[in-house]
Amino acid sequence: MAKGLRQASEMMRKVDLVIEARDARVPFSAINREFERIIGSKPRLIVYNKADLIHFSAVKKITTAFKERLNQDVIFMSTKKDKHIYYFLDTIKDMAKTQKIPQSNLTLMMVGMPNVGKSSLINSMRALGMRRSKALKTGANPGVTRSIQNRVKILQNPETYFIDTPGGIRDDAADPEIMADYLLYHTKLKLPYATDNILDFLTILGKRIGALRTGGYVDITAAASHFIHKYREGFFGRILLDDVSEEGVNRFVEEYNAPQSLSNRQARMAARNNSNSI
Ligand SMILES: Nc1nc2c(ncn2[C@@H]2O[C@H](COP(=O)(O)OP(=O)(O)OP(=O)(O)O)[C@@H](O)[C@H]2O)c(=O)[nH]1
Repeated sequence: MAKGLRQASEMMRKVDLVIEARDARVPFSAINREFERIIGSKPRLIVYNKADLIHFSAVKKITTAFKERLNQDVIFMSTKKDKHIYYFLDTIKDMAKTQKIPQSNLTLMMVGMPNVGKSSLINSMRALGMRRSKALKTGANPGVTRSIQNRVKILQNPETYFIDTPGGIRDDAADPEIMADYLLYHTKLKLPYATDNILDFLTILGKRIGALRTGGYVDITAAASHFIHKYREGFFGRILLDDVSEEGVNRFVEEYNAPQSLSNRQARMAARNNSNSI
């Protein structure tokens, strides 16, 4: 993660407009404030992808919360819908005009957590913008967008390029069983067997999918990874994991506006500055 963020930060100088991609199913809890620090004062467009996996009524609530409470414009889309991609391309063109970005050689950068659909977004934009085929590999497993890729042209007029970046947390950063427990709790899945105990659930699931170790023991981690994978693919249908009620929005805004704790690097720099000034 740190390496990806550092690379993104170094490339920021060459970038005219940053697209911050987020997952519509976790509109509040998956915001990575580190991206904001890196983006700084560059023009930014926040896009919530996978909007097809939440209900439209939630889209309105979230958009209103961001506009009215944080004065931020966010757009929702799905890479599976061509009309969303066209709208997105138009929004980029409009932003370039209003931000007075030179209209030739427009350079965009996409940042976002793993698996939010960054590569899919770029591929769809390129496919429709240039009427060309796939440029970047996509996948249901996070981490496919691993290294800084070459520029990808997505529009001829104005000539527009994307620099694709990593900047995500690998899956192994989070314990699959803890993630699965969180998902099971929030998704309130209607399970064919009565349990809300994560271990019972994963044991039954592991047996069903044949995730067994020698001796016939269920591989709980493999079962948890399978469950998370299915969730990412949208297998459980439309699921919003954050609370977007009035109280939920209030809590989110309060946390968002609270002073940010320093990153390790910033803390080291602050300590060094303090010791220099003594
Ligand atoms: N339902 C749905 N799935 C999507 C959408 N966009 C992308 N996906 C799926 O999400 C998964 C991840 O997409 P990628 O484009 O590889 O995501 P990424 O952000 O580039 O992933 P990393 O390489 O991990 O950084 C794939 O299985 C896509 O098919 C969308 O709008 N709706």
